[in-house]
This record gives sequence, C-alpha cells and structure tokens, in this order.
Amino acid sequence: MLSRLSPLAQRTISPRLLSNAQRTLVNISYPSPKIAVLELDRPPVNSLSLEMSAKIVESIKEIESNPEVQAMVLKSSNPKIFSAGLDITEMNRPTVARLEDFWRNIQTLFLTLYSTRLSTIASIDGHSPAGGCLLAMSCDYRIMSATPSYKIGLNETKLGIAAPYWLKDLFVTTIGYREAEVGLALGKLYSPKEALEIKLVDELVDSPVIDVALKRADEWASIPEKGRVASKVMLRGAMIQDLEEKREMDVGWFRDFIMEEGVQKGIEGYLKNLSKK
Ligand SMILES: CCCCCCCCCCCC/C=C/CC(=O)SCCNC(=O)CCNC(=O)[C@H](O)C(C)(C)COP(=O)(O)OP(=O)(O)OC[C@H]1O[C@@H](n2cnc3c(N)ncnc32)[C@H](O)[C@@H]1OP(=O)(O)O
Repeated sequence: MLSRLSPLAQRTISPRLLSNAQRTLVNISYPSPKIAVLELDRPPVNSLSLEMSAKIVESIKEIESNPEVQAMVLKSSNPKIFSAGLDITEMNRPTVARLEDFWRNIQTLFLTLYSTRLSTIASIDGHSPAGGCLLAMSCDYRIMSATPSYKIGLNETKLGIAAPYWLKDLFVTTIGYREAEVGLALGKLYSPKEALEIKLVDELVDSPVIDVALKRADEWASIPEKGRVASKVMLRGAMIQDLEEKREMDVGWFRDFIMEEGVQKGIEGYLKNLSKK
C-alpha cells in the first residue's frame, strides 16, 4: 500500500511506478463550474476491469450530484489510447461469480453513462476498440483525433465472441443497420476518417482533442437542462428500459457464452498474441 511507504518515498515515487491497486483509476477535474472532466487512468490501456467500471460509475454519480454541473468530458490519461475495451483477463478462465459480477458492472456502466442527465462529450485521443467504442457511443457527442493510425469500432468477432444485444442496438442506433451489420460481422476497426464518414464520430480534429471537447462541452452546457434532458430521455429511454428488464437474462447469456470451452480457447489465444506483439 502506498500509505505504508515513508513520506519521502511517497513524494518522490514516479506515478508510472504506481500499480493499478494504488491508483484512483479515474481523475475528476472542473475546468469551470458547469463542466467536469472525467479522465480514465488505468495503465497500460484503460481496459475495463470490474473495479474500473465501478469507479467510473461512482465518479459519474459524484459529478451528477452537483446540480451546477451540466456537461462532462470523458478523456484518457494515455496519449494514444482512449480505452482498449473490456479487460480481457476478466473473461479468461474466470470464476462464475466474478464473471457475473463483472458483467453486471459493465451493464451498470453503460446504463449510467448512456442515461446521465449530464451532456457527455467523448474526447477520443487514441485507439478505441470494442468496450472503448461502447464508452464513446454512450456519450452524446464524439470528437476524435484525426491521427490516421488510430482505430475505433467493435472487433468482438475477431476474438471469437459477439457483442451483447444491447451493444449491437447501440451500434445500429449510432451508424445505421447495414453499416452495423457489416461492421459487426467483420469485427471492423475504422480509421478516424472512416468513422466520421459513417457518423461513428461527430468531428475530427488535428489540434489537441481536449481543447475542442471543452469548447463543445461549453456549448452543450449552455442549453437549458429540462428540455435537453427530456429530449435525451425520449431518444434513449426505450433502450435503457429494455436492458433494465433483461439484465439477468443478459448476465446468463454472457456467462454461458464466455464459459464455453471453445470461447475460452479463443480468448486465451487472443491474449497470448496481444502480449507477444
Ligand atoms: C442468444 C445468444 C446470445 C449470445 C450472447 C453473447 C454475449 C457475449 C457477450 C460477450 C461480450 C464481449 C464484449 C467484449 C467487448 C470488449 O471490449 S472485448 C476487448 C476487446 N479489446 C481489444 O481487442 C483491444 C486489444 N488491445 C489492442 O488492440 C491494443 O492493446 C491497443 C491497440 C489498444 C494498444 O496497443 P499498444 O499500445 O501496442 O499496447 P499493447 O502492447 O497491445 O498492450 C499493452 C498491454 O496491455 C494488454 N492489453 C491490451 N488490451 C487489453 C485488454 N482489452 N484487456 C486486457 N489487457 C489488454 C496487452 O496484453 C499488453 O500486456 P503486456 O504488457 O504484454 O502484459
């Protein structure tokens, strides 16, 4: 524990050496009274473990609890990765209890971010595959760096798994049925330019993404809250209610799918290739 180190060591230890157990996982700041910035900070790739998802949810609730705050920018502390999506190690030979708990936390993360009264702006300055794309699509507005090497999309089929039905619905809602059908089947990761073309992101920028994200947050924060939130509920309410009603069924699908031996072998192989790179 960090608290067991001497005060000198605590002051001089490099943040890079902190283990994730010692990190806060997310950082919250308030550049102005109406705007919060929620920064994902789980090295090396901001993958979504059970604890990380729970922490993001807790942070959104903390931000929401201040009635003055109207908009939230979601960004990453990593200069080239927004989020690598679900922590794949959570799905690799898990216990059933942990796996089910992990999935309930992922559902809660989606439901909380997608339904928050806050206007949410994703500042995507880096790769954003799978669960990273889920985070971005759950926001109200997406701004991505134009850096051509970055990728965003739902690549689940490449791991031998499928996106859950509600993530498929979110994808269809965002980019339309046909594009989603092809993108999901091929596990397609889009360049920023392609992502803009299919409206997976709303804007590309060459300048620091966060500068533009803060400007957009200012614009969204200036809209009167009541009407803005009522519109959001009208557009998003049905999907939220649907998952609320099917949560335990979805946990069962996820558990049964992930625990299959063939799926486990696929996940194992994918993880080996990732760390061999
Ligand atoms: C009726 C029937 C219904 C059926 C229902 C089925 C329901 C099933 C539901 C299943 C749902 C599953 C949903 C999944 C969504 C996901 O999010 S899955 C995760 C997908 N993510 C990825 O594939 C990303 C993988 N990572 C990368 O591509 C790269 O890491 C990167 C481009 C993000 C960054 O590249 P780079 O900077 O070169 O870093 P690396 O060297 O690759 O990685 C550093 C380090 O991190 C580890 N790592 C990377 N990603 C993850 C991850 N997602 N989880 C855990 N760990 C990760 C990587 O292994 C490296 O580790 P080492 O340093 O080698 O130890």
